[in-house]
Amino acid sequence: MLIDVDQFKSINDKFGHAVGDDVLINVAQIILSQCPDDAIIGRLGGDEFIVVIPEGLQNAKQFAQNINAAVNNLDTIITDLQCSVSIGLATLTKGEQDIRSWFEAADKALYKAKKSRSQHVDRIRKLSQYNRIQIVQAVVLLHQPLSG
Ligand SMILES: Nc1nc2c(ncn2[C@@H]2O[C@H](COP(=O)(O)OP(=O)(O)OP(=O)(O)O)[C@@H](O)[C@H]2O)c(=O)[nH]1
Repeated sequence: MLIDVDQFKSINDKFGHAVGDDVLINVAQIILSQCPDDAIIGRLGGDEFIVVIPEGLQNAKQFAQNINAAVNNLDTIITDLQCSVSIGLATLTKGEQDIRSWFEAADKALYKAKKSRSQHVDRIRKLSQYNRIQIVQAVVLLHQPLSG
């Protein structure tokens, strides 16, 4: 799954960069606490996180719902700060699908989730799609056991 904090730029603009950092740390801690120990978790950059769960779509949906609920109830140092995340889910079947198509599917699902939350149609990415796929590959590779 790909997880992206909603309207994160406005959080920075309205409450300051330090509060933005605090939100990112809290969201990262929620992701870590809600996902199973064997999940691969990484930060793609900015306000976007990647989670690969080896346990199937149904479980992933449940984890996504739990993350959503925990972020919605997040207590930050600013009382009127309401946080939410958008989550894109896609399955990765060993041997049948490459990481690139998985990432593109998850990214599409994230885009859909974002669109249903707001009227943002254009998403400007800081990284090109190519770089993002390389980062995902690096995150996943880092967690693979060394062979030999
Ligand atoms: N506080 C803080 N801000 C960061 C960090 N890394 C990136 N950012 C900021 O995160 C913001 C991300 O903004 P966008 O990519 O426009 O995303 P968004 O405002 O969440 O918009 P949507 O994803 O469409 O909801 C940018 O303003 C970056 O400067 C960081 O480590 N800490």
